Amino acid sequence: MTTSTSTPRSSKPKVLRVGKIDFAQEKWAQLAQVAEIVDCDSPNREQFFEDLKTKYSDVVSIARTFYSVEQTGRFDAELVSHFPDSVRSVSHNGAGYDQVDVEPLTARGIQLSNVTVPVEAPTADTAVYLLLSTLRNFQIGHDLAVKGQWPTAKCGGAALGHLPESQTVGILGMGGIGRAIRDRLKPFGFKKIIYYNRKQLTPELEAGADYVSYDELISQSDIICISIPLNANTRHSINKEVISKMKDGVILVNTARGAVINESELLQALKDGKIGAFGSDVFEHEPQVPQELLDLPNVVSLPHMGTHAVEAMKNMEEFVVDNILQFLTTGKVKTIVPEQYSMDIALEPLVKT
Ligand SMILES: NC(=O)c1ccc[n+]([C@@H]2O[C@H](COP(=O)([O-])OP(=O)(O)OC[C@H]3O[C@@H](n4cnc5c(N)ncnc54)[C@H](O)[C@@H]3O)[C@@H](O)[C@H]2O)c1
Repeated sequence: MTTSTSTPRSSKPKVLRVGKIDFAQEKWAQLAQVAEIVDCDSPNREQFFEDLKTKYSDVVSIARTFYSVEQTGRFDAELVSHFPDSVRSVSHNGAGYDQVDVEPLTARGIQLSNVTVPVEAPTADTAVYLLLSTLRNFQIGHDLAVKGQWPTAKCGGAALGHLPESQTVGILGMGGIGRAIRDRLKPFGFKKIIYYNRKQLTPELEAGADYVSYDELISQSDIICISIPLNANTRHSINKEVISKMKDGVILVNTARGAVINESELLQALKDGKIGAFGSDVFEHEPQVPQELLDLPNVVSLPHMGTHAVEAMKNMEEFVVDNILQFLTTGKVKTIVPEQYSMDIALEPLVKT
């Protein structure tokens, strides 16, 4: 009789980690007590497809980061078709999951989770910064000061801005971030805060913002804050035709995704003066952004810094692990994406608590 000296295969469910972890090492160590963590070292998409057949052939959950798209490409139908049958959940580290196609996952009964609460405050702070800067021409003043052209009447300063008391703010997309924007704007004393959402919220969730139709929001707002997800329905939904219905001199603030706006038509409207100012954290083809757009004095731009803070990054990374832990222990991820709310999920927990 021979005795085997080889290490026994782990009986723990396997979790594939795609992309780098910077802050949540402790939380991942907690997950490692109940799951085997496999780091994705596939250098490119083609090799990833190969590795899914071999060394990742029995993973049950996949965690992915926003920047891992540079390694594997989008999680689209082609990529999902290479998943082994063992995959039951994908946890994306971000609120916006436009890098992942939901439909092919749903077709295979694979749950998709995103990051919700941890992004709301930091992204809403970013929207408020962009809004105040565009409303008061702060960046124009800053740029003049840096150039040594202190903005007095004598040397020609920034045009006068406006105060909140005269301004109606329209929030397009009243989800977690939209509501956090509203909460931050209320103390400033805006004339009115209106919103449009796929569904009207309950009065408790509306918390003083008035629900209006899409057309009303577009035509009545002095400032429009965009906080809707990017998907096939919303791509280029802010276009020439919609812009033409906005107030002359309207301010647009975008912390959602660049491609919600048709960027070339936006540029033209900014040059024509139809749009008074644009404050944006996101651009259609980022990191490629037309220099002409960035150079306009009435454009305040940030290179996608909505959650660019140590605490936000840590909270987001930990939230991904929470989703995986909940999936393993209950059979259901913690924050399934809205498209899958009605998906039939009847999975046995893979880990006993
Ligand atoms: N700039 C950043 O760093 C950053 C950070 C986090 C999120 N985001 C972006 O912000 C978006 C919103 O995030 P969230 O956490 O508020 O998401 P959320 O799902 O909580 O809210 C989105 C809201 O938009 C509504 N909606 C969807 N489609 C709509 C449509 N066509 N018209 C009107 N309303 C519509 C939904 O009903 C929902 O209430 C994300 O999808 C993401 O792309 C950007």
